[in-house]
Amino acid sequence: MAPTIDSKVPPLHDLPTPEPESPMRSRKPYRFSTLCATVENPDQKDQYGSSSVPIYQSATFKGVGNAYDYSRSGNPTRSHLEHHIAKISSAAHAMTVSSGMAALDIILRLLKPGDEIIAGDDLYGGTNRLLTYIRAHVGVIVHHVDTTDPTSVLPFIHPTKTAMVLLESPTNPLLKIADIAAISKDVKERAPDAVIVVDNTMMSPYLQRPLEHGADIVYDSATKYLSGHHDLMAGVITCNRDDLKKQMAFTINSVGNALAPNDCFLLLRGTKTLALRMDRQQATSQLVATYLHGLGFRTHYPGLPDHPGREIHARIAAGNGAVLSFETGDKELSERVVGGARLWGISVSFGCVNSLISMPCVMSHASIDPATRAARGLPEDLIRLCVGIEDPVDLIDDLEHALIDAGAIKFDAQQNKYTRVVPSTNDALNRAVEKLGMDGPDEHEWFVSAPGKVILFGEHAVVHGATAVAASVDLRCYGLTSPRGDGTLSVHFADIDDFYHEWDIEALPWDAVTPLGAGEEHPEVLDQALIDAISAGPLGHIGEETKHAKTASLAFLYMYLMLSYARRPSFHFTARATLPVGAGLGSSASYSTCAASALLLVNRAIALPPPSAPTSTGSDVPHVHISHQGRRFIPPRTAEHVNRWAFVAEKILHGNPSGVDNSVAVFGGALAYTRAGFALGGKAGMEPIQGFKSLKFLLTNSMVPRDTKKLVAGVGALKDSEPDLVDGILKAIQEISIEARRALADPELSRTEVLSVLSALIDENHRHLVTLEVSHPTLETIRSTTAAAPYELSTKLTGAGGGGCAVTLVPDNFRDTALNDLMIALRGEKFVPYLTSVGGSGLGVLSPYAPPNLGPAHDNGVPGQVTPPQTPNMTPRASMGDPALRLAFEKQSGAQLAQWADRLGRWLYV
Ligand SMILES: Nc1ncnc2c1ncn2[C@@H]1O[C@H](COP(=O)(O)OP(=O)(O)O)[C@@H](O)[C@H]1O
Ligand SMILES: C[C@@](O)(CCOP(=O)(O)O)CC(=O)O
Repeated sequence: MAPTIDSKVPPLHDLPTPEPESPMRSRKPYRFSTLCATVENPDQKDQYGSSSVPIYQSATFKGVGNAYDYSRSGNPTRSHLEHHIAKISSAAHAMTVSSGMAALDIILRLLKPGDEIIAGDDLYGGTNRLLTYIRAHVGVIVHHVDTTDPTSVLPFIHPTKTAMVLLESPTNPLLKIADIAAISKDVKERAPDAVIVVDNTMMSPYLQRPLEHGADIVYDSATKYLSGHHDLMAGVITCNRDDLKKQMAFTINSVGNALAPNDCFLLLRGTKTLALRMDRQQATSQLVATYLHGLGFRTHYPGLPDHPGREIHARIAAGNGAVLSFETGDKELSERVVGGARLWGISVSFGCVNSLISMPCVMSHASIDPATRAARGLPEDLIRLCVGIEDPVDLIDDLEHALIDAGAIKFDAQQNKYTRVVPSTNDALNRAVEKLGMDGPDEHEWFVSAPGKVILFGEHAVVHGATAVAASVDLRCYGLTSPRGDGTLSVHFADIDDFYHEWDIEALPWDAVTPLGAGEEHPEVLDQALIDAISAGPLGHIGEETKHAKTASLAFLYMYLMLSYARRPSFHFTARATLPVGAGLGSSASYSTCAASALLLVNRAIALPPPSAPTSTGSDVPHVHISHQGRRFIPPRTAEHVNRWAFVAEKILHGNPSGVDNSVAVFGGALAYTRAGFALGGKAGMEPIQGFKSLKFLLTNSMVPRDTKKLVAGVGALKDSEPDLVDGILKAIQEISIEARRALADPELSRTEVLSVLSALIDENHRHLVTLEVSHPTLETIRSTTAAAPYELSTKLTGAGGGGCAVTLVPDNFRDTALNDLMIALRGEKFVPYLTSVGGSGLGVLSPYAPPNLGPAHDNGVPGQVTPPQTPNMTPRASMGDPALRLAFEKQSGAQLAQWADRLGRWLYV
């Protein structure tokens, strides 16, 4: 067990020669551990010769014009510490602040709005969070790239705009290596003013000194190895450039986050043993990594012979550090291992003298959503070990006990040693199935669908903060992505003039995109510059005669450019609906939901969870169980993510949507929806409504085309010109929604009473909409036809009005013959009635866990039965990437579409 750093071998880089130089013979520079242990500052001799630096626990210093006046600006204990840190880092300057994140904050304040940063895509979560913040609040543009491949940085370097490059190596917890030297060189050649910043926390100045490899600024969370005892929080910044030091010192003094005297003392004490601790910790890490690797676990540690970045790391660093990670092959198994350890403490952070064990996906990285974790290749079963200074024999023994107790290893009598137990086929199969969602989307045909909606109460008023009562209808939009792989992106909107268009992906206006950081959400406001660039570029030559398809394309391309910035997949997207388009039934929201979910799936920004474990059915093929007929399979968090993007598309299509339509399209069911930030009373958000599903509605399409955007804008204009009138109506509509919900929830009311309350409210709500000037003569005709004897039903416009659809409540005891007659009467007036059920499922995705059943000509599955890949090693893509689905989808007749889609396989719903 030879330590990687041999104390007899001189360190990688020369350190200052001891002063004064002996006149007798020249002296060799002190080695690192000597420098660590020797805290001496010739400029700051202690008056009593104290061997330990005193703590100047004083906020102020008396006198004028002295070296110190106020501890925010300077403190003698801190000066000692900073001198010491600069010395052991071979740096001209060191500054110490209250945490590692505070250090990064100081560094990021070198930037100004419009500057661009290139950063890794596998950064520490806290770094990511701060970058997201400055992106939103400072207007700095952040490009996340895979820094393990230096060439991936090149396309993002701009000679003047690139202001900073932020690197970590090795990364935490996957121990990926970035070639700091090569990247620094490439950046300096192309953008000489860019500042290269390295987070060196995983290595400490003992093992890696990035300033010597081209970095301009290095920072460490000194909470970790530098202090070593998990008894303080601190951050250090080192650099050689005087100008950078001056700017950062100015910010530290201005904001007042310099390290407090007591913590300076503790950190100074900790650094004295840095080399000693690190030698022991990394020597044990090598043993532990070799042990796990030998058992057959996939182990990540740069000291292992098969580590992909090993050579680069060896060139830049002088040791492999004391953090490693390994995979057991099964998340639950990993949880058992972690739970079974005694000596290894379950905790976040690292660098302490005590050994720690954790599962990043459950702990330190749990704030990153599972899809993003998966997209970054962070295995859910990963266990991270942070090795301390305990006896290596005890540490390995404790780990071995935990592995045995968890069932991860067992004794093999033949080989006379412990060997890894490969998780059962079921576990492995689950993982293979899980991977399918993440690994193969480019080659997979994703088929999604989302319902339209009917608003029973509150349309228009919901835009201005009132609550709307709405439910999904059984008419849906369907969206299908099919791989192309030819550098082209294409769309086909079958319902809008059969519009087909394709674009060369590289020719899209990528320059106009401000990519979102990992895990970052789209801002509230659309990026108008991007909309302008798309409208002038890829859509510039599309005429106004196809303006509806043009807007649908705009929404699609906008989301593609934002979501596909890093991957740029080439595929085709077809949208088709059984819903009437532009008739007030939320076709735009169901289209937006399909486009958003399809783009998120293709770009791996969302993933479907694996189905529960397959069980043996006695046949050779195990069957995956999906409960609830596929309902509630898509988790709420994923649904919310889709909903946010569907809302982005709705904003492009509608200008100022309330969000009710897309929320119903995604979540399905019946909802009371109140827009955030506008609420007239009560709280914003959405609540499911019970008692809605059994209601029967007749929808009648007036066949008068209208434009939601214009109608919503018209009500907005009326609100501006006649605020009292409109405010009164908004309040009245809010009361109607409250009353309707109360009636639906009231156990004292009989069914007949509920229906009669709702009918009265329908009439009342319609009258208010007439005052808001959004009715239409045809809607009034539908109202009078349905209200006339013998029908006597209540009807109101639904959606934006101005034409489009009307909704009529049909009581339970309304006879079928009467309904039939009414529909004939409406058809006679050239209207199109639909009987619809409400409250069905929201967003659905055709299960990717079985090939679609395309009928006898494609004998590849049994409808309704989910058949997982037969062995974990099978590449499911092979059976999935068949664009046959596209051909079949496009040729279905409108009348057959819903049934055909249903029979394709198992649909997984929100
Ligand atoms: N199936 C579809 N395919 C493509 N775009 C669609 C589809 N359905 C709706 N859209 C888009 O939404 C617009 C209709 O929005 P809107 O006027 O609000 O009607 P609705 O009341 O049905 O939501 C269309 O002009 C088109 O841009
Ligand atoms: C008028 C409004 O309340 C509903 C619009 O529905 P539709 O687009 O007409 O289906 C607008 C909105 O809520 O965004």
